[in-house]
Amino acid sequence: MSHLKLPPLPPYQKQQRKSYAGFVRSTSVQSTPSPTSNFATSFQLIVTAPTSSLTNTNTKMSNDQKIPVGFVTMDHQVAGHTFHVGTEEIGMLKSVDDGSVLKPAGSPMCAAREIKFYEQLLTTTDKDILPLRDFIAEYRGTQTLAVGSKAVNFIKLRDLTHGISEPCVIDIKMGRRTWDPLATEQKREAEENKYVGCKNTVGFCIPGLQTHHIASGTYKKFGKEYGKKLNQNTVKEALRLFLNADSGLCRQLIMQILTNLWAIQKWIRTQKVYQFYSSSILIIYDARKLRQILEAKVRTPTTPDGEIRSESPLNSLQNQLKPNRSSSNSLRGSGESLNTLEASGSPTVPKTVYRKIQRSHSSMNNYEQEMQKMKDNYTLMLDNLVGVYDSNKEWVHVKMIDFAHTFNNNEISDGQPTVDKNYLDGIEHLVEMFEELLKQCD
Ligand SMILES: Nc1ncnc2c1ncn2[C@@H]1O[C@H](COP(=O)(O)OP(=O)(O)OP(=O)(O)O)[C@@H](O)[C@H]1O
Ligand SMILES: O=P(O)(O)O[C@@H]1[C@H](O)[C@H](O)[C@@H](OP(=O)(O)O)[C@H](OP(=O)(O)O)[C@H]1O
Repeated sequence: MSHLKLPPLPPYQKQQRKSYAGFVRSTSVQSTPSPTSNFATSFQLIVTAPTSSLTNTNTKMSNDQKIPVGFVTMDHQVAGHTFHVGTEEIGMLKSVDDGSVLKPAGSPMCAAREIKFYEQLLTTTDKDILPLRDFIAEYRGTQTLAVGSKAVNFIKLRDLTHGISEPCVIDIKMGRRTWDPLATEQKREAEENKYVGCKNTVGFCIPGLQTHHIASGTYKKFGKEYGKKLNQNTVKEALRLFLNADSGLCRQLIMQILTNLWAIQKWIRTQKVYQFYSSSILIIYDARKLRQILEAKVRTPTTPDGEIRSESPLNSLQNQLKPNRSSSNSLRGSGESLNTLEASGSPTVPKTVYRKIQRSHSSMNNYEQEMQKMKDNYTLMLDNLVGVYDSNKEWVHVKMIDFAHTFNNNEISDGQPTVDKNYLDGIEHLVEMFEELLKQCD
């Protein structure tokens, strides 16, 4: 598990994180613990692995990570809290068979607040709140798992990376102010001193992002240290990085992101029910689909002898290395014919890609990278052939996440409720930046 939040903890945080072990579990979406209730008593322990006590569950854990069978660590988490089990630092988990993520519930206060938020949203009939349901990842209740020797409480949500082949993920924390009304002076000060270059100028910050970099075929991850150095100019570069702009800005992608952001922005402009402190917008898209779109965009008709003319990022490699006709029927030298694939007229068949795999290692300087690109191109070709990306498949998600510090206005103010100007300022800037990027699309 990558260290998303590294120790040592400041004194005021220590107690909160220790409390992980004190939780036991809720399983039902009906239970609605109040923020002031003794949270632990509202949970019942249910151990997923069939063991009689928590202390012996290690034998039922998969690998050495002490994670119960049926769950794995969430590879595509880019920010957020972790908890410790022995020397292991563990963050979100993923359920292997139902497309859910399990977010460690956090301190009792935060957990209760976040659960209350989700459960209120499930049952509300308030027309001012209802639109919010479309802006969040589906809430699937809570669950306690025995992780190592600890009972850890989780909030279960739809996994927004589920079904996405090459997830690009960005966590954008909204608002200049990221501390809530109950924050201690220390907490307030700590929050005020981080991500300042971004928060104080554009009203949001980026605690983490990952991109599946199309040009190199590798994942690139940027954590909070990267985010903390960003300012109002460099943050735009971070968005470009996330969007794989070096392979071409994609109007379709940016439009999908903007459509979602506009909807959230419109609602935030008028809603007076909530104050969302330290809440994020999570944007996820599939780089594999993006590659397909970019490739289709630059594709030109083939020459009479079947060569592809265009200079797309994907086939520039092919053009550099002219096909060796004598080996063109062989895939990975196995004798498996690709003639049928070529004959099918699929516009994105990377004709020379499979041939190049036969080149000798010693002749390649950047062999690994090019191998990866070839694999990617091959996958893309197969996707096209089997129609993996039909027009209905969702490949972009934009959702509001993290409601651990979300307050109902009536809980924190005696006066007239107001719009959440803190969040609004952030989303207005964010929308502007994506609109600028849209203008840059050709
Ligand atoms: N529904 C989801 N599907 C997929 N990934 C998710 C989902 N919700 C959260 N994540 C991942 O987990 C990360 C952390 O989520 P979240 O902000 O809710 O956690 P947190 O521990 O409350 O964070 P913080 O440090 O801001 O308090 C996100 O950046 C994202 O990578
Ligand atoms: O990015 P960093 O440097 O890791 O800083 C963390 C970040 O600000 C989190 O949003 C915050 O959680 P909350 O949003 O829940 O406050 C956490 O506070 P915490 O350690 O007090 O939980 C900070 O440590």
